[in-house]
Amino acid sequence: MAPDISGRTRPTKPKKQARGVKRKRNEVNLETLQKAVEELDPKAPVNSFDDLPLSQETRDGLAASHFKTLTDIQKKAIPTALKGADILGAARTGSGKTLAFLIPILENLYRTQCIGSDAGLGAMIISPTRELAIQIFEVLRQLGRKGHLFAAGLIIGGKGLREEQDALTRMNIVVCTPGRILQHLSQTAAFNVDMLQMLVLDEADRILDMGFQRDVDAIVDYLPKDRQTMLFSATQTKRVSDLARLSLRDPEYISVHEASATATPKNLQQNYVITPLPEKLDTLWSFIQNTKKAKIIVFLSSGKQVRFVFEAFRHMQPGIPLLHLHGRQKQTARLEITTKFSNAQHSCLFATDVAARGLDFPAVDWVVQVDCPEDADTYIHRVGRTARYEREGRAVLFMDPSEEEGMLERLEAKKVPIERINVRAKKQASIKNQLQSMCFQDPQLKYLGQKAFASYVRSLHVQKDKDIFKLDKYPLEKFAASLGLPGAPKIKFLKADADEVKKRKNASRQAAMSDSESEEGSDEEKDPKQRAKDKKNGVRTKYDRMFERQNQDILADHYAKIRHKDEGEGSDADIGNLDGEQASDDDLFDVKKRIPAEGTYNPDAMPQASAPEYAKTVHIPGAKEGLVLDSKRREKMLKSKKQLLKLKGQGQKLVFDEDGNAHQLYELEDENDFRARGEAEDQRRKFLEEEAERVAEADVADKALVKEKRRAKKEKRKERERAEAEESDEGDDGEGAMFGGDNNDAMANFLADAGSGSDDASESEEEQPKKKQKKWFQRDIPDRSDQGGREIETMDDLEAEAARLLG
Ligand SMILES: Nc1ncnc2c1ncn2[C@@H]1O[C@H](COP(=O)(O)OP(=O)(O)OP(=O)(O)O)[C@@H](O)[C@H]1O
Repeated sequence: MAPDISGRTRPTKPKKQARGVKRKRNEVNLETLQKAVEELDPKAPVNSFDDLPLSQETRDGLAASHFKTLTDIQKKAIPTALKGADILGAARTGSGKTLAFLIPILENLYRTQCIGSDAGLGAMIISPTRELAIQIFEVLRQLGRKGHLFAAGLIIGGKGLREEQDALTRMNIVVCTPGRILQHLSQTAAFNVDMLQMLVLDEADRILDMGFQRDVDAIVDYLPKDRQTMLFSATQTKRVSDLARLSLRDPEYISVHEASATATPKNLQQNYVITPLPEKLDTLWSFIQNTKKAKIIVFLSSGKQVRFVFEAFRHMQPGIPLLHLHGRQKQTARLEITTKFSNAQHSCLFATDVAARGLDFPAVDWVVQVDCPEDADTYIHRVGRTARYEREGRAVLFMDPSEEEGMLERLEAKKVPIERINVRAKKQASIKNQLQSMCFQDPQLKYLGQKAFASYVRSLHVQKDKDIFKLDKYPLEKFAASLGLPGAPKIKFLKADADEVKKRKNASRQAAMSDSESEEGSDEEKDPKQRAKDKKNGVRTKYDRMFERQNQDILADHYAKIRHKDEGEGSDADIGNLDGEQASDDDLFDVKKRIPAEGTYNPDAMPQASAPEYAKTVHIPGAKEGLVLDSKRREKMLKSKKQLLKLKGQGQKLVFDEDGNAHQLYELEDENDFRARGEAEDQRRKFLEEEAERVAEADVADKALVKEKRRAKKEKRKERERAEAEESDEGDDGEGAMFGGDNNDAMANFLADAGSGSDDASESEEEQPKKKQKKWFQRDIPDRSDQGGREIETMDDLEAEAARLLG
């Protein structure tokens, strides 16, 4: 039995009579509701949800979530959608578009009684990211929790396919990502969409763009043509070709803010600063240092940038909790991070555009765009994470001087009001040196830096809008230095059509955002034979590329292990590239600075390294056995003492005799000498006896020593306690006097005096009353030493006392 939206299961066998009455009442309600919807004038003004013909369950759900009045987009879209029209909805970010499509879904399915597993799937909501799908599902759950009995579910991947399959066949409403739902449409035999009445695309322009094109077209092919389709976004598409693809029927274009002067929320203050690329991180760091009591989202262009900045800043302890979010993280981590950021009061989240659309983090104060967005629409969605539903917010965009003119033109065309501000010189700190020393000390960080650099340059190269992004205008050498790198990794651009690259980028982004990696089974799941076959056929996986990376030594242990495993399986991995992802044959970049495979220093490959194919090899004196290097590398290593030390062996422990001659710790005796001393078995027995005797003697001495130490300690403690008791008897009558004194000075004097009488003059005043209490307890214990008895503290005391009592 599928759980309903509110998480309850439906009653199975209500009493017959009650069921009859209830059904009758429902029928009357449904008829009334249907009539009210038919009579509804979608153009008539509505203000409150009470003005709309809605089921009691939806009204209760809205009231429980404290939604009373409608936002502009809701006022226009809900009545039209209740009447079954197709909709193209456009409204600013944070203006309540989610309810604008969820309420009609609940109501239209309710009126047609598309409820329960027999009714089939009635509505499908597609979102471009998993996070947004989860958020929509959560709003749906809240809205339906007061009595609706629909079965609703979330299909976004990250779970077992089988698990999802079972639930999917019983759902009435599904919230999903394109890749995963397509997988079910093509693989889950029992998943029937013939009864589907409503299709919603949230962030429609994104879903209809190149990255999702193939999936969306395939999904629509499965769905019945006779359905209601609704498209929502803050940056709505009106392209006829897109609408034709979705077979919309006379769609109503509802754009509530089209006539207004700005495309962004009124309460949003937007600024930009001109900061040359090599100073961006300085500016960002200074900004964070001056804005610690705030909730901030920082947008960067790639996951690698995000990782590097997050790791580097984390090491520098900025004094505000840092989080990071990108599409390559595991789903559980992504969920944990978004929840953490939602609940945080002050925090800084570094994110890629995976967080740019739709996410409704509460009370975000600042949106900082460190890397210029690819277009004005992306800008609008990014800044839309703040100033949501009547709240205020601020946004700042960092631009390289070369980007200013082009970007401002684009923003103006989209009605984005933005003003320039400058960073105060005295507030600007430089972190270049710090980053350089961090990268020097931590090769992993340096490696992340190299990857961040390469991915940033790549992102610039593939940008479509060349009026904004002019690759030759960026000071890349200085940028590399600003990341703490000793030099810019040399990158050669291969001839590649930007569109083709973008397509690939989108496809991989989509895989990260949704679930397409599971469509073919992830690389990890593939068996080694299949992997080898793929490689032969030219199919190269992310793991192949990973194994091909240079700088293997500084990869995380985890990757190193995978590499060893793969090599063990006879992979043809070569270790010659700076960054496999950039250097693979079909990729955009080729790395100029290739170190030839022969002679590459790879400690794991040392046995093979001495084979003849390493032509110019040489031994370094004192180096680990088997280490061979090519001549260039040898020269470099010989220059560096530190490098040489690394290669030296660990050394041996030696002992010196009286004449100063060195010996091994254990040396083998001459066999004849050994035999001259008698039979081996006798020698062994004798040795054991002697050792046992020696150990027994040592044991007696040790015990005596311990006993003596214990006795001395006890004596010392008793002496100290006696002295304290005498002193307190002289001073006053104990605790009563201490608290009975009528002024604080008296107490302070008392504590000071007690302190001076203590063994440990450094003891704090707070400790004194405790000591007094301890003393009290001690006085209550009868002192049996007067009676010839002993205080029992140790096992020895106990044994002695027992012996005494037993005579
Ligand atoms: N009628 C309403 N009354 C009060 N608050 C509302 C109402 N409708 C929506 N909200 C609140 O407004 C916020 C933004 O809503 P929502 O996420 O639907 O915006 P959106 O238009 O989809 O934004 P985006 O374009 O960024 O996806 C949410 O926190 C939501 O709870």
